[in-house]
Amino acid sequence: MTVQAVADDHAVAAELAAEAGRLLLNVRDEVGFADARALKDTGDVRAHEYLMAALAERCPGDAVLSEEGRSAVAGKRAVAGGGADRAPTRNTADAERLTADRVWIVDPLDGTREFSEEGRRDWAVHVALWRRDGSDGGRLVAGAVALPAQGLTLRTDATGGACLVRADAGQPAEAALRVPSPDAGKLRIAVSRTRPPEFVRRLAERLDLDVELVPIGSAGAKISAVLLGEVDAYVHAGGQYEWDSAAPVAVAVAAGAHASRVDGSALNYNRKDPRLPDILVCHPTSASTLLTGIRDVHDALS
Ligand SMILES: Nc1ncnc2c1ncn2[C@@H]1O[C@H](COP(=O)(O)O)[C@@H](OP(=O)(O)O)[C@H]1O
Ligand SMILES: [Mg+2]
Repeated sequence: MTVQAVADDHAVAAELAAEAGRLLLNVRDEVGFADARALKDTGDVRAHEYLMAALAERCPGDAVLSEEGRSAVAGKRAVAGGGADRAPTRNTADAERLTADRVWIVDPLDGTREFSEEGRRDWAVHVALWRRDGSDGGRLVAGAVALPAQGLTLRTDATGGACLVRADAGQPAEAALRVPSPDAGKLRIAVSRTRPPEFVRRLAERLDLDVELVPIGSAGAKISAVLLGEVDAYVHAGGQYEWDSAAPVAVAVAAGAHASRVDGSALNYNRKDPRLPDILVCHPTSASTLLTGIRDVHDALS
């Protein structure tokens, strides 16, 4: 049996991501850019606390896995700038999350570094819903990525597709979102600004295409750039977690994109170990070229 998200789950993901995004814009105004550490911590913790409270109210009984709700984080950091000297709300305990039917996987602030840099627009809020789909696994069924500084939210919808919400001109306007195909002979590949994997440079040299590497912060902003046609692919390896990709992958798949590990295997979520260190997102017509190129680079290095 395949379990779908109900219509409301898509709306909840989009509303919560957009609202956390508005809150983060206010945090930037309130804290300013002079102390980057204070701005990052305040943003991380305020967005996390908002999402935990909103999910508890809107979806009581659902489990939550948030970047900021890990015990290592929740145990050590007081609520930055909020006046309350207490640790952030913790995630659902692993034993409960791993047997739950519904798990929200959220990154309250993806691209924390870029959030703390004045003028940068490449940071995001991620809200995804994973649902159990049989006894031994499940899948992402809804997701939203807010790009608050760009006035955009990319989200799944109840038809099984994706849409783009523009909130910059009064009432939000929605349009269908489909991943565009790349121009013939060219490929723009988004990479991390601060941790671009070395093998992507080798991949660029090896492909028989005019390749441009485009540094962008935040996994959500990079995958959104693929869906918006600003780049053609996102390739990453060397480390990442489920919350960094769950919501953008939910939207990307609904928008017709290819999303997998760099060896072509499936991206699986709600695992005991939330590490999900590598990812490829692109138009389906580029997938085999990129997967073959990545394999060749890997073989040449080993
Ligand atoms: N090697 C690595 N190990 C762990 N996390 C990584 C990583 N490279 C990127 N990430 C995470 O992936 C997100 C996007 O990174 P980047 O902008 O460099 O592409 C960031 O999330 P956060 O900003 O939520 O911490 C970052 O922490
Ligand atoms: Mg992240």
